[in-house]
Amino acid sequence: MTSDLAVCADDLTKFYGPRRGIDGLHLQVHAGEVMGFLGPNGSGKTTTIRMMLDFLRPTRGQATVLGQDPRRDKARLHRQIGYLPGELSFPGRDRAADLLRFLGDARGGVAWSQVTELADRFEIDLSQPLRALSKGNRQKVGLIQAFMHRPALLVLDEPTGGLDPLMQQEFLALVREARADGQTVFMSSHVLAEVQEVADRVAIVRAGRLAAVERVESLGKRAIRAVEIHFADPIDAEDFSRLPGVHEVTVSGPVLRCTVDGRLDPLIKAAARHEVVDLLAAEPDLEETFLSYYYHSEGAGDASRVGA
Ligand SMILES: Nc1ncnc2c1ncn2[C@@H]1O[C@H](COP(=O)(O)OP(=O)(O)OP(=O)(O)O)[C@@H](O)[C@H]1O
Repeated sequence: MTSDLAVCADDLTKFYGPRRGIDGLHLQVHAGEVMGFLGPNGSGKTTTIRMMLDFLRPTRGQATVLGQDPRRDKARLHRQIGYLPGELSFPGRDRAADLLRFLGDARGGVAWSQVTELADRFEIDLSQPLRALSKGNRQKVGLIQAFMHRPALLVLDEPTGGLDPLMQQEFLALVREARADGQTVFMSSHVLAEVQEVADRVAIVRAGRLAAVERVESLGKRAIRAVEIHFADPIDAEDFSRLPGVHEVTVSGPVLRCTVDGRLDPLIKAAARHEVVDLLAAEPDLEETFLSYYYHSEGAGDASRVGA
């Protein structure tokens, strides 16, 4: 563990009896980066996060967070972290403001102006009783308490749940500012689009295993794109259906339609054996690429897909 790592998961594993939560997770989050932790429901994101904070003990392996073992001085570590749980449950204090004052005092060093500034940005009235808050407003209070002490590390489990699009943008702006201030952000989500806007890298988990770690921009390079080629004469689908990375080939007369996963080169070389009239290649669809990590090559941990 070196000091430029905010989080280091080493073979981090949790089984709930025979049920797999997360299995053999090796993951490093660099200090100062925004990492999106993506995966479908039940893929192990919350389990991982709860072990990072020592709310759950690993079956095997360990996590090092801000250079510390979370099992050691948990209270000290938690003061350096802003944590938004996936399921928010507030203790029975009266108003949102009371809860935030209580948490601010417990952590120390929280300027009340910082709280009110966040409340203004999220357009929430903190004098409301906690029990009367809507889901979105509860989420805002959760986000305010995570950000208010400007922690070195923000660990956010599904941070945009319940927020309307305008507030989601406000949240993303806060994440950008946090990174500009040198804070590290680790945020889970099952939606690529929101993470893609702010993350430096994404880690994708599926069925309790790490499927890929990618820089957001290289996700684009591997992306799936739709291609349409118009030839001068009718062509045979057989000439194209077995090319590497080429899928969903359909031919109608002289027009070929397919999707290409990764490099276009094999398709272009095969097409060049015929007279090409026109070629249309759609912009890579990151969402589709992301879903392919979810649903393709089931089974193994897909070590071949694990990148930097
Ligand atoms: N307390 C528990 N007891 C038994 N199984 C559990 C428990 N908590 C989680 N699991 C199982 O572990 C797996 C991973 O769950 P986890 O909540 O970590 O996933 P997740 O990616 O956070 O999902 P979501 O997006 O739905 O919150 C799931 O199969 C889940 O059913």
